[in-house]
Amino acid sequence: MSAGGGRAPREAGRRRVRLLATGGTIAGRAASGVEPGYRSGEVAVEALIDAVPGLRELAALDGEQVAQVGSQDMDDALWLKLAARVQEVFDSDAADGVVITHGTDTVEETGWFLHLVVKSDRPVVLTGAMRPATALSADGPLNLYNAVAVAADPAARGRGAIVVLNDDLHCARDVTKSSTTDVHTFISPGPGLLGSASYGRVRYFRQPPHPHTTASGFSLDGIRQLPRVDILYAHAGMTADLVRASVSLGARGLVMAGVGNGNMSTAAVRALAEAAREGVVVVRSTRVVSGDVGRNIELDDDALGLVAADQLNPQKARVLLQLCLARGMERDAVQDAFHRY
Ligand SMILES: NC(=O)CC[C@H](N)C(=O)O
Repeated sequence: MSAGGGRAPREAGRRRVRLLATGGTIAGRAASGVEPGYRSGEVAVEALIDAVPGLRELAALDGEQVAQVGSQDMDDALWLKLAARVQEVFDSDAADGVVITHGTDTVEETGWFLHLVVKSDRPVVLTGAMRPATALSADGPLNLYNAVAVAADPAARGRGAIVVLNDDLHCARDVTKSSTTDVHTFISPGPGLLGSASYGRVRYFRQPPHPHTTASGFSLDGIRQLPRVDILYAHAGMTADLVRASVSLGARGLVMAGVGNGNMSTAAVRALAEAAREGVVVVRSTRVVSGDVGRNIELDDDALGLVAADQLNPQKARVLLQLCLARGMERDAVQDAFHRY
């Protein structure tokens, strides 16, 4: 193992897995095993690996600290850095798969970004923990064990970015965090699980049907930064104020976390239609945890110039819209992308 990104030795028949650590609760430290308060991202990647018995028997491992943050501090720049690192690791044939340790708050967004931009069939696996490394019954070690098993598994190739926690494998497109504290926090509403892992024995239930990685039309090529896209949360009595504020602050895209099937107050609808006329791309998603947002259901998207998010929740819709806008796509092409991806 080398902390500086050196290569794990190639041994006949042994898979090589690179761990890219970014922080989160899996690397969190508390004052005691039963202390609810803790600090994310304190334990270094070497210590994470050493804490898991048998991990090095699964694959030839090396580790690299890419960041050390709570994932509430993940941002566009870190996504671009992480994605570029994953791409370099694969392009230089330094590993057969990568495992990214990550905070659980935004792992669904990072995973989705990688699912769309990484150009490789090799497994990109993201994992984390709900309990800090120092907790009683910490969940991180087994999550990491299962994540390395998936990254080292030839059958994981071609399935895009996979989020592994609590014995479940989720497609990065579908997964979302559903509980603030429960170890069984991740769910994939609608499409369901991608597979399962039991002490490193991995099974797959399905292939992700939507284009990703090598089949995706998105990549890092020419992208130095991502355009500003804001998410606005709809509620009873919503006014137009925040829509107007976002537009005047320079948002190039807006995602509505709408009520129900992507609805919002009449005042908000009017402001969004005005924003769309000014060239801002507006996507209607929903604050509801499951179900699609379809076109022209209660609102006339055609007349208002709006895009329906289809199956993507607001935070996933934001990532896709950023990538679409970075490629210069206009409204109709953006709607096609939301149906396709
Ligand atoms: N369970 C967690 O990982 C949450 C810790 C922290 N907020 C993060 O996302 O990194």
